[in-house]
Amino acid sequence: MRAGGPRLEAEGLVRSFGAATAVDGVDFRLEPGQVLTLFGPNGAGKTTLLRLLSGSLRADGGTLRLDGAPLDTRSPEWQARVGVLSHRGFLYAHLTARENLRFYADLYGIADPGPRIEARLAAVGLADRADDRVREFSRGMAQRLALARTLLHDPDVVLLDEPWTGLDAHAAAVLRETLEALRDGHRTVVLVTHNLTEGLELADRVAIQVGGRWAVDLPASEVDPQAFPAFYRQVVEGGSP
Ligand SMILES: Nc1ncnc2c1ncn2[C@@H]1O[C@H](COP(=O)(O)OP(=O)(O)OP(=O)(O)O)[C@@H](O)[C@H]1O
Repeated sequence: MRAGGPRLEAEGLVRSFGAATAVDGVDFRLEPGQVLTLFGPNGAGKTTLLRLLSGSLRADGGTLRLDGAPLDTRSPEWQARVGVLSHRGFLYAHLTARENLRFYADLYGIADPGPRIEARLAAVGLADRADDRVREFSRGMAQRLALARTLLHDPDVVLLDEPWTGLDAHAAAVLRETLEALRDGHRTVVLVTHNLTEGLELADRVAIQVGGRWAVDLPASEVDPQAFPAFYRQVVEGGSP
């Protein structure tokens, strides 16, 4: 892994579904090792933007660059570097927790994955459920396993879409510790969340997407946490920040 993590840049990203433009000309520059938290109302196009970054969706226009070079999000090199936690989970219901991680370890070509799998299961508090099938899991347990899967191959770009979904207080605390551990300066992270407090605390940069566009893009150091909920509401309701 390169010291400092990758620099990720977007210019004029656009993606429409029929007549609706979900992502409408997004530009950003995410410095190596930064955590960007992206807020925005339902339907603002945040998930669509993450999907453009992860490669699960193609942009209609615009460019992405990784460390200054054009980024092909479909390339195996990118897929090996990016970890994605999304609503979909990407888990196999008929496999056990351990078998799921084993499957992904094989997919990523991880040598001798056993110890890493056990460590990830323990880190998300699923060591004692490792042999249970995912179809028997609660939503929160599946979310924990999805987090373990996301980080299994030690990605240096991490994309997280509403990672708190379905988590109880203990699991939320585990998630927070996990996300804090990702702030090691070697990873570049995009976190999409509706959780203003947690999202702000973890961020180096803060953006607010409204109607497919970035209405706000600020260093987190310039955001007053006390004033942020009112500021956010004003931005979303269309007032000038
Ligand atoms: N696969 C799709 N087909 C058609 N329309 C889509 C598709 N994915 C997203 N959209 C539309 O694009 C817009 C943005 O959706 P998106 O899921 O990106 O928003 P979001 O900001 O992540 O919302 P939320 O906070 O509710 O998760 C919405 O109008 C949605 O209906």
